[in-house]
Amino acid sequence: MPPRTVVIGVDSSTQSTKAAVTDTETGELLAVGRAPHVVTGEGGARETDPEVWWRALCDAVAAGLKESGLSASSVTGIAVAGQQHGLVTLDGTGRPLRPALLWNDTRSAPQAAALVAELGGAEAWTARTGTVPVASMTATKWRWLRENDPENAAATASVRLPHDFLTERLAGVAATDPGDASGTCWYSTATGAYDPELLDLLGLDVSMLPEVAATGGTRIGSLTEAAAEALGLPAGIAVAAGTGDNMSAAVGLGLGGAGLLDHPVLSLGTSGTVFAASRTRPASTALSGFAAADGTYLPLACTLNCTLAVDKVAGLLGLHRDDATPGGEAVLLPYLDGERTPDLPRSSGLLTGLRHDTTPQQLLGAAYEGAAFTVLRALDELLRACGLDPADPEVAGRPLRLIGGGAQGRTWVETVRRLSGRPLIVPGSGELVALGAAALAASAAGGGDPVAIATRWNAKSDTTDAELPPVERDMETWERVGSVLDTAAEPLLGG
Ligand SMILES: Nc1ncnc2c1ncn2[C@@H]1O[C@H](COP(=O)(O)OP(=O)(O)O)[C@@H](O)[C@H]1O
Ligand SMILES: O=C(CO)[C@@H](O)[C@H](O)COP(=O)(O)O
Repeated sequence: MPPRTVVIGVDSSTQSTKAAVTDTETGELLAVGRAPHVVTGEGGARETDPEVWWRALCDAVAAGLKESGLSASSVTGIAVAGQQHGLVTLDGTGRPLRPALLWNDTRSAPQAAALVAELGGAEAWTARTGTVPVASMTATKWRWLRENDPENAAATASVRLPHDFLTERLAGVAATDPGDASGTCWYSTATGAYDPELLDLLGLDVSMLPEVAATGGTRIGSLTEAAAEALGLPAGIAVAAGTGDNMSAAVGLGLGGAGLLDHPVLSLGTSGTVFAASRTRPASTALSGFAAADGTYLPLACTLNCTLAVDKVAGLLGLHRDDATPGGEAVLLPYLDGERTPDLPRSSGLLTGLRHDTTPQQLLGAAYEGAAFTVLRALDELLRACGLDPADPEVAGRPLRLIGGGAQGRTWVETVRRLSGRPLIVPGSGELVALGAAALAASAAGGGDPVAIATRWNAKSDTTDAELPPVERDMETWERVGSVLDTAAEPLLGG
């Protein structure tokens, strides 16, 4: 038998880094090393020092390798999938000038509105980039930095996304991929390249940006001596371009571009996201028309308040996260970070329907319902924007794949099941972002299409997906939460 070879797929997300040591032949996750991140900021600010991500990557890789019991010489490649949109600004030596502004930092909402107006409206952005700028998008953060931290903006030699900052540390090459590039709002999904007029509008020179590799699985270079020493891996192994975390999860699920929204995915992490791989370029102002890691498409909608917001409510109530019951009359919109979908960047949390007999368990259940409702309504809007009727029994009957940390939680699964009335699939692998990154690394190391590699791995996997048949949809709760959101959006949530 030839010696076992492995690749390392890294998920560098908002709250932590996970490094999955993955068997190249079978896709088995032999070990997952983890290291936490620190997010700072008050009000709308959310920042992390990119050096924190780098140290976490080194720690997570070392922990994963140790747990696997394998020698470093069995590793043939590495790829990083990162939280999308963050603005990393570097000096001429590649050092971060300041902490990165994260995807859930809402301070750039005024800059987003100004950019939409300057280009002539939302449709103009959709036609060019596929996506209308909201406070999450990198372009709005760069504009914010120029207006609010002009010294650091002027000193910026290069601009990176979180994943391509880390990839550059690994390989010494400035590269990104179509998927994560499409979340900047200065890359065009129509042309597959940076949009020179948008770069002018934003005051960015193309020399400040990484090259866009053909796909996230492209081998963009080799692990440098310095990175090899920091990670305890052999120098010279393949480094893939990597991608954004949602794009990577699509790869890990083996979802190549299909029909629009054929295979919807719902991710429950710090963000709640809904997306699907597609061969058709989405063009609607009601969704983010991102590219997938291979330059096909990944229509997506994202909420800012999901697992972290619900855990916060559990903490305030002194409850374990699974000590929840349905909310009854209580409605809790847990928009603790402002909200992106719907676009209410200045909103805060809202509680209504409180009675003498409301229990703490119901309040926690109401927080789950508010967060799940928000992301499920975003799914309905995504379907509509793609020309599909969410009420059509065939569309409503398509199973929803549930991933992210929250998919491991009983109450999350039950709440999504009850409020959606859809069949659910909870994949056996709990680390789909890292698995997708491992498939990108395997492609960079040995060739082959990353989606085909992940599909082959999933077919061989001895973990089984949980398939949950639909339950009757809880329309009463759905309508109660919807009506609070619709009537409160303007006056109370501060849209
Ligand atoms: N067993 C569980 N039950 C419910 N929630 C969970 C469970 N395990 C993890 N989580 C939630 O998952 C979140 C982390 O998920 P993850 O997808 O890794 O987030 P991110 O990608 O944003 O860093 C945490 O906020 C935590 O609340
Ligand atoms: O902004 C988006 C998608 O557009 C988020 O989904 C980020 O990519 C962060 O993801 P998590 O840390 O929640 O996984």
